[in-house]
Amino acid sequence: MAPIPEPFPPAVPQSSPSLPPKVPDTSYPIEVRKKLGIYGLTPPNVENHALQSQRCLKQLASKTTPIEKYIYLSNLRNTNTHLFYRLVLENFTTIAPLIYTPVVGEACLKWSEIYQRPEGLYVSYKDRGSIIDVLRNWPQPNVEITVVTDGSRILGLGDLGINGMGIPVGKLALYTGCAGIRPESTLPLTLDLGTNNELLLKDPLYMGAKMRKVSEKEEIEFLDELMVALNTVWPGIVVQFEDFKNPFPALEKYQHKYTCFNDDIQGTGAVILGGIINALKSTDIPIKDHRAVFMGAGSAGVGVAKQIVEYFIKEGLTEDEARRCFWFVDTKGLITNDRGDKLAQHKIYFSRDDNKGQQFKTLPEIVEHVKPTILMGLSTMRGIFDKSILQKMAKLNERPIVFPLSNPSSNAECTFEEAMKHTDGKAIFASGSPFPPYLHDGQVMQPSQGNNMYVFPGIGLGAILCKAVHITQEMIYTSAVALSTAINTNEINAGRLYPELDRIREVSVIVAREVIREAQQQGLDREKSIRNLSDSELDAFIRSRMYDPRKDTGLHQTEPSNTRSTSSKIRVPGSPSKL
Ligand SMILES: NC(=O)C1=CN([C@@H]2O[C@H](COP(=O)(O)OP(=O)(O)OC[C@H]3O[C@@H](n4cnc5c(N)ncnc54)[C@H](O)[C@@H]3O)[C@@H](O)[C@H]2O)C=CC1
Ligand SMILES: CC(=O)C(=O)O
Ligand SMILES: [Mg+2]
Repeated sequence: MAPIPEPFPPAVPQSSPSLPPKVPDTSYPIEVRKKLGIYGLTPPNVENHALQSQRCLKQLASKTTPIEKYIYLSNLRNTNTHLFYRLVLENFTTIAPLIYTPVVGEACLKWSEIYQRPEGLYVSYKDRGSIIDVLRNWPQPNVEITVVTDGSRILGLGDLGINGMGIPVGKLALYTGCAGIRPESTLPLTLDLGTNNELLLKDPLYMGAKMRKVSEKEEIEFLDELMVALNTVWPGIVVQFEDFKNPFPALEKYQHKYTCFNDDIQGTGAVILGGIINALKSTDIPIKDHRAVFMGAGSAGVGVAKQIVEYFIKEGLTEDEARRCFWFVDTKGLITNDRGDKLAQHKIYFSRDDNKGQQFKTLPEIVEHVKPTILMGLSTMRGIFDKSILQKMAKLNERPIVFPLSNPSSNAECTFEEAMKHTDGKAIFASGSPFPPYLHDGQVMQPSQGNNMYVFPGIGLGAILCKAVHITQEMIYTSAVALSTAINTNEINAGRLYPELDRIREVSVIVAREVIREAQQQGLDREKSIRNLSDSELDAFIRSRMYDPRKDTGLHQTEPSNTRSTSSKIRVPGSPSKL
């Protein structure tokens, strides 16, 4: 008989330090169970993965509400990580909305009610001066990537304080699901810097500090310490900033100093540019004649428009011509130079000077004035693209481009059904959260989902694998172009703007490859050994570094590693395991 292997527990309990190290798994052979000392702790049968998944799907189906499904999946992730990720990979389209938008929105709203375990690391304002000590309490030694939020703008749901933890948890689950970053290399991180949400401040169950949000200056001083501490404990860690109410100062300050990016500004910008490149191909309008109305002038809106400006410039427009293709709307109406209020810094670039003293307050007025070809929603305003606006878009355009991108679904500017109904099926559509297909004129119309999940996993994976010094604007732009090329003919013929979600791992390989190439071009790659690989060799390298829960059953020992370790830590799939 072959020697009994040294098994590794199936789920590295990345967010549950208290879990016993030996998790009974019904797929473990009898000898392994005996060796682990868990024989008898599971029912006797040795099951294959298909059977395990079948049971999970049955249990999932038995939960009647989305939040119950979320809690079920969260428990599974924490008790049998490999099984959870197998389920995610094999049923991505069904499961992504349950662990990410829209259901993660509900989970964040109820976080302090549904709380069962930490899920990630919480660092509080009172920890300043000793943030590093809190980070050192994290039980996983080889963290390569973190998603960090202060909870101040969670999706379109506003300031949720530490209840925002669902977002880092959900985004990092997608890093593993979509890009194969090992679960134990990820750190969900939530900063408790206070909250201005009155309901939470009064809620006895709220688990964050009952204090108002600290000032911008105090926040940035806190972040300064955090960034140093993160890079001391895990040198070169990739940091993704997520759902900060005002994310601009941190991005400006850290992007040339650390390996970091802001997903809402840059990831969203890239994913929407990728979709717009494909959408523009479906209209016969020359780029210079496009007019885009952006409902919502926050981090996402401005991030998206800036990426598109860059594309328009590369397509031959001057910067001024490109910038003038955009009209931004905020709570006060069309953003103009002479509106009479002091514009936030990030709004100035796109403010209009050609309104001849006229101020336009409402969307119908603005649509009438601009006659847009493109309508973008990043406003959090459910239903603001109403019947009359959509009808107007259809009247103005053969193929109106309508992107209601606010999350979760309950905040979408319009639904897919509304867009199809009121434009008579003409709209070129992408939404931030998923919508079901719609039967229009006997034809099943497929919505596209313009969500940053198409790029952030590949950006992070690329940055980790080439050990990027920084994540530059060029790398972000490249990820958008890479995404636009990842779509195949069948998907284009089906009217999609993005690849089907069940191909997300392939997409992440393409995005990661191009991000690595750009880093190499800019001399920002520290991993020189992959410089001379051809594209196909690089793709093979990337794939070989992706955690695959279908092959990795936990019954192997991961190699020890230290800093920037994905490459050394991940077992090459197909290589002999210790089993
Ligand atoms: N599809 C995707 O991948 C992404 C979607 N988003 C979504 O975009 C939305 C906005 O996110 P951020 O820009 O980061 O938030 P933000 O808070 O920075 O900006 C929101 C903007 O909407 C405007 N706004 C709010 N109410 C309005 C009203 N009644 N009329 C006109 N404008 C109004 C505000 O003035 C502000 O300019 C959120 O719902 C978020 O979930 C954000 C990132 C990625
Ligand atoms: C998707 C995302 O990042 C957001 O809605 O904020
Ligand atoms: Mg976000």
